Amino acid sequence: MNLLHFTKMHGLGNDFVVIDAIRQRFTPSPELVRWLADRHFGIGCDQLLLVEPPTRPDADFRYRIFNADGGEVAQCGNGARCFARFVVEKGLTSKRRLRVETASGVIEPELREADEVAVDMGVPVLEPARIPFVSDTDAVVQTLEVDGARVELTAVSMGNPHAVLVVVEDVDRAPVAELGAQIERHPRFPERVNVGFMQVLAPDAIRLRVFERGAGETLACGTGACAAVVAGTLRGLLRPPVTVHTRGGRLRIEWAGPGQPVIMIGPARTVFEGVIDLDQPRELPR
Ligand SMILES: N[C@H](CCC[C@H](N)C(=O)O)C(=O)O
Repeated sequence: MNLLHFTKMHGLGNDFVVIDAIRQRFTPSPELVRWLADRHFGIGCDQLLLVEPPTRPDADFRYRIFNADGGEVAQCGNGARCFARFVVEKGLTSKRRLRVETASGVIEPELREADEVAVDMGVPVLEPARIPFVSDTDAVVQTLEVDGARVELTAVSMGNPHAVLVVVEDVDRAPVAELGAQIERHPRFPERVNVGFMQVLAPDAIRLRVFERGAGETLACGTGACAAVVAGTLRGLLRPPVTVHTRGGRLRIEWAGPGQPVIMIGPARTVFEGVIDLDQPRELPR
């Protein structure tokens, strides 16, 4: 038996398997992550989060993120809130405000009262080459040819790439599964992309659905909420702070404008603890 201890958590229904890779050895591989993330043959989650010791002196922990498709990515907002709650609940730190190293830089989560966590998610990146997004302009509104149709979007990176579309009708009727999948793999996004569908309710309120890179539509996307508020503000549609209504609940996003960090505030919940034998046969859907 090779038992792995894990904690199942979620941020607004965006769910995670969280692994303490400080006090137990865990070596991720795309195949192992896909199996653990599988909702029928494994544990099931949108993303798998690793807690590791920092590799840089100015950070308390290293935070690694893997999508359900097995790919490692550089940022996850809902996961950052769960990460912070996890390390405090597990006694890995006595701090309430942390510096957490990710592949896209250091973020700063802070535990607040009840289950609320605030996270400084860093400064959004708008230059196409750094998103990355293939474009010969850095215009806020870009046009993408998708299956013969022209789609308008705003490209933003929160350490991970986002394409934000404004939908004028009820976002519940937006073609998230079909159009989201087409844009996710569009050649102008060489590292693929998370696709947000934003319905503006008021300058301080939106509804948002996100087709996530490597996971499909999730009930909420923290970096997607940050990217949507940045895009809506740059387009003159929003005035932060903004309440972001997702299918899993509400996030509050604060942003003082270009060059300033985006602050994301929302819940983080622990659902259950578990143990899984890594030596068992690892089956996956055919
Ligand atoms: N699918 C994302 C990672 C998870 C982001 C999301 N779960 C969040 O809360 O930010 C990507 O491939 O960049």
